[in-house]
Amino acid sequence: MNRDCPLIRIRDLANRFGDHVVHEHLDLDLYSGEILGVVGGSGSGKSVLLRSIVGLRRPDEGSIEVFGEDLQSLSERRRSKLERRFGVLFQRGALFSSLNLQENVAFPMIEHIGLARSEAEFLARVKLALVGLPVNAALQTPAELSGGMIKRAALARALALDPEVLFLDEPTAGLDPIGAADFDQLLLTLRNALGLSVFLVTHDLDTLYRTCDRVAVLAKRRVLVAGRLEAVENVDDPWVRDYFHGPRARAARQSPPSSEKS
Ligand SMILES: Nc1ncnc2c1ncn2[C@@H]1O[C@H](COP(=O)(O)OP(=O)(O)OP(=O)(O)O)[C@@H](O)[C@H]1O
Repeated sequence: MNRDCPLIRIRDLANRFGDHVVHEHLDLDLYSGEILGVVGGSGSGKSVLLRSIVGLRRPDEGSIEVFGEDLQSLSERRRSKLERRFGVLFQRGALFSSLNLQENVAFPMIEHIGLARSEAEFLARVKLALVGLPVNAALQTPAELSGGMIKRAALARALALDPEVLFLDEPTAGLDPIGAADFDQLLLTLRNALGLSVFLVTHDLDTLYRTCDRVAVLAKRRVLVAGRLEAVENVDDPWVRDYFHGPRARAARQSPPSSEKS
């Protein structure tokens, strides 16, 4: 992890929906090469934060600098070019149900970089193999797949444009513990092999302990604390205490760390 200069630097961010204030004075950094886990109670604004960074929501106040550039001050063209350096896996996978997997993964390559269909589908099959899907999955539609396979396919699509930063919104939600552990391992392998930086929204304590270099806790409309797990879990706050010191956290802490964690 390179801590000299953050890849993403968020300062004084505010997000509101009418008079519902979701974020206020929120600061957060994402460093190159790290897996940052973002946790917080339901409705604390994890997804809204992710959407603000990837350009799907314009924040009401504050700045989001990405690769040293302030997102709000960029032209539409420059901004969308920069956003192509992001890969996003949404909570429900968001694959096109009428397309097979290779068409799903090829879609951004055709749409954003103008690759010919045959080239894009060839590369899509490479991405599908990279996330561990069998060759015959390429021609299957999302409805024919298990939940774990859909997550992998959605990950392959997030990797379609060779992003530098990967945003994952609850990638292990709905997976059984073995499927979730496999996904965590895949995430570590890809981060290490491709040099990715990862913004990981999750409720999954096992995933946090297995994969994350740092954790940010969202509470009280801001990032209450961000740091290494050992430091964060000892912060004196009721939510932090309940989350990190309940029986599930104790079990997660005792599970052996992956050999690939940096
Ligand atoms: N488009 C919207 N319009 C109005 N309110 C919204 C909108 N999107 C999000 N919100 C509200 O913002 C708050 C934060 O939502 P968000 O989805 O970011 O929470 P979260 O921390 O990701 O929750 P969860 O863990 O349950 O997924 C919620 O109260 C939600 O109702």
